[in-house]
Amino acid sequence: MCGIVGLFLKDPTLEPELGRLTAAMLATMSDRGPDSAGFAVYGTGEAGQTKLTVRGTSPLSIEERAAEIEAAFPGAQTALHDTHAVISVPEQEVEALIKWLEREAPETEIVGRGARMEIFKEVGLPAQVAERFGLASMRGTHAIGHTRMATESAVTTDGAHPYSTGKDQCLVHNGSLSNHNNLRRELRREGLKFETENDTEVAAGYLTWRMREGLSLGDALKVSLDDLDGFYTFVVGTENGFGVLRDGIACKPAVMAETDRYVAFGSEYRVLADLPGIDQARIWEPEPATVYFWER
Ligand SMILES: NC(=O)CC[C@H](N)C(=O)O
Repeated sequence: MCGIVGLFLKDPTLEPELGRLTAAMLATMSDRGPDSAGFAVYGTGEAGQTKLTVRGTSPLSIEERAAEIEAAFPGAQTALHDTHAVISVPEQEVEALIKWLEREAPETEIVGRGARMEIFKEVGLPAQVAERFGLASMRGTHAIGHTRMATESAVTTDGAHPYSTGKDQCLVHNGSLSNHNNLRRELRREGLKFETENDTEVAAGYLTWRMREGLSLGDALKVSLDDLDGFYTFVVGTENGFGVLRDGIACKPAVMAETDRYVAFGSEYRVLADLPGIDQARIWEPEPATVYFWER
């Protein structure tokens, strides 16, 4: 199981609606993934600023950390969302902030980093997770969401998707990988760090590593077809793009819709049923072993 939803807007007039539409899509996928849920939203960015999404252990602890960060980094602005804080800092201060978090706030986890991407994830029913973070009122150009029914690792917040694969990049996964233990060992030798026993975290690390070696995201996804064993539908986000890849057998359900206003992805058709103008959309099942990518 596991449910994936994705919405990539072409029409800027829909941007204020992004969170509301995504929250409804995510709630529709509750029965495919009642364990935990998460989403990445690509909202506004400011030139020269980087956003870190930092997860704390409770709303109170992250609020205290946010106040300390604002005191230690006068250029930082923080926005609190339940257990997460989005911290926007001038690019030249990012590395110092990361070191500060490692040293002063070891209980925190950086779940995402980029100019526009914010990532939120927690254990719980998808509608409750969306509500806690205030997804319905978020605006942006695209969003990717996931509802998890754990197969490969415990039901923890670290095991929830999306996983970040690099700046402004994230991955969600429906399926299970059979060679993730070997791959994790190899990637650790290449210097990558993993927090969980989760297979999707390994897929994210694999893509990060391939891109570090110089491949584009599209090419990294293509070669993943040779290196990742098992079943998977991946949906990936980048600062300006949105991609989909299914393994060569493609037994996990997936459906896509495209109109002049958006491209949408759902693990099942019912995710798409309430989108505006869906009756006029081109609807299709993505082909196996084929990389789909949209950019704006
Ligand atoms: N049911 C799924 O698709 C699970 C995805 C992934 N294997 C996980 O455990 O997180």
